[in-house]
Amino acid sequence: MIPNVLTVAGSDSGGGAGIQADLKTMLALGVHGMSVVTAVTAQNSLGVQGAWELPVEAVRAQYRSVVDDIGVQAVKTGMLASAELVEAVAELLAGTDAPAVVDPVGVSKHGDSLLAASALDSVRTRLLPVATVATPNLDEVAQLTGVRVESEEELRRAAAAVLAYGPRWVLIKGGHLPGDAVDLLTDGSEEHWLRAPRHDNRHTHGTGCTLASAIASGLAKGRSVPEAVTAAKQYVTGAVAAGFALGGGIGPVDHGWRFRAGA
Ligand SMILES: Nc1ncnc2c1ncn2[C@@H]1O[C@H](COP(=O)(O)OP(=O)(O)O)[C@@H](O)[C@H]1O
Ligand SMILES: Cc1ncc(COP(=O)(O)O)c(N)n1
Repeated sequence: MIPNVLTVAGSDSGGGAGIQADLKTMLALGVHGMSVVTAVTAQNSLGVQGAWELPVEAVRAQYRSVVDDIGVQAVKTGMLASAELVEAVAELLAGTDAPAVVDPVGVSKHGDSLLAASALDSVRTRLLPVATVATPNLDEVAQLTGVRVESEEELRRAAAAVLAYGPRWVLIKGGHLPGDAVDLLTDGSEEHWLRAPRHDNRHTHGTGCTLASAIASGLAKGRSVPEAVTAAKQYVTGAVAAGFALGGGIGPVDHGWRFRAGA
């Protein structure tokens, strides 16, 4: 049986991040991908030119359509735009018997805001507590907890600050630090350091979405959180290495790198 994975996220018209990255990742990793669109962005390699959120009833209806008939073995969340959508999605996740990977998307690579400042408190108190794994990057850690990470050793402090909000596991992504691309996965008792060589490639649009969807795909296949995160890190590292130029700015990671490598 092919496991079903649902992404609840925003659309990226440029195809590199958001729903589009999530569904490509799911195809590449052999699961059936499904989507609940929360917002539509007009976006390309240069930035986000516009964003429109969907009404909360439209988000709830999409979710119910998928979960009530088809069923899900894992859910991933990305751009949720507003406090109202964050709270509605948190409530839907709480009523779903499947692991949830929460990527608390705050700001795009170009610095465009994808989450209202007024939604941060709902992310802390409603969304993070229902996450099986939360995957903030360093900017999101700073926004949510006030902890600023400038070195690998400080990843531990960041992880503790996010875990205090109640996710079972946290993966702090150190992709924005200099040196190796090091992430820290912990549940407060076990620690797993995931280290990969930094690829000197500016075409990294979609890294966070791709990693979170790959984790959800692994969980849907029945892997443990550390196994799913380890496999997801290998997949995103290959996708960054194969990232390619598109448009005049930051191109996407290559979701199909394993097909192209013939592996
Ligand atoms: N240049 C790079 N080379 C290799 N891995 C990278 C690079 N940039 C980011 N990563 C990895 O990609 C994943 C996503 O991290 P990050 O870019 O920090 O997230 P986000 O897209 O949410 O900002 C992490 O596993 C990170 O270590
Ligand atoms: C609709 C949407 N969702 C998420 C991101 C973040 O992208 P990244 O994975 O590069 O942090 C984005 N740029 N657009």
